[in-house]
Amino acid sequence: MDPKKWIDVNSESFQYSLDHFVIPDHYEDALSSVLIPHGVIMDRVEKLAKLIVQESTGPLVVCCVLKGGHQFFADLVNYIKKNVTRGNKTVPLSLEFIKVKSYSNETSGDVKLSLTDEECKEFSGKNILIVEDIIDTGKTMVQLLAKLRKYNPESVKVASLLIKKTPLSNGYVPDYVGFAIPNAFVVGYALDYNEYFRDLDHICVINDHGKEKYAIKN
Ligand SMILES: O=P(O)(O)OC[C@H]1O[C@H](OP(=O)(O)OP(=O)(O)O)[C@H](O)[C@@H]1O
Ligand code: HPA
Repeated sequence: MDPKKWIDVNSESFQYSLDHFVIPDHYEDALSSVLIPHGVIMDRVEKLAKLIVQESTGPLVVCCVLKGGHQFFADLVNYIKKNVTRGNKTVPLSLEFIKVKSYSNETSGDVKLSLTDEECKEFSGKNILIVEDIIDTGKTMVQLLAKLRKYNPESVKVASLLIKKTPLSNGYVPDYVGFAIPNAFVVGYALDYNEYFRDLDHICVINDHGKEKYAIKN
């Protein structure tokens, strides 16, 4: 996707005070600001769904990258279904789930793909749409795509809700992007820090106290 079409979230204009939104009490002390309110996320997901329907050429296998991608996936699929039933176009969907894990605290280690040969064979000859919550370094997506392409899908596109503007990026850019975000660790809308914060609706920036409170200590 052409970067001109992303919403560029910058730290100066987009850091809303926590006081302006409803934040679960158990997370108040661990967050510094709301970066993207839930309502804005939903409006953007609706637009991405519309673009995906407009640009798709046949049945789609929509593939959720667990765990962080599950909320974006659920909302995106709902909006795609609404677009389809509005009569603009028929895009039959089937749904697949892949589990990938690499992060502990705020750093990534080896990318662990839980994907068997049997599961990969399902993708052969199909149009795949991979749905991910965030492209940070890009390492996870580059490895996942390399594995899927070995099984000769007809096409593979990637929708990521977020892309992080980080010097650690490997340069990978998805086909559909919701928001480009500053180089900060974000949580909420299913994005986690050591499995916490997935139950927070807004996308927020975690603070130093939160990183310490929920850290995995080796
Ligand atoms: O671009 P990268 O630097 O590779 O980071 C992006 C990946 O990191 C997160 O997954 P994580 O390992 O935290 O697993 P999770 O989805 O279960 O939270 C996220 O969901 C992406 O898959
Ligand atoms: O900023 C992030 N937040 C949550 N999970 C992530 N995985 C990579 N980057 C992030």
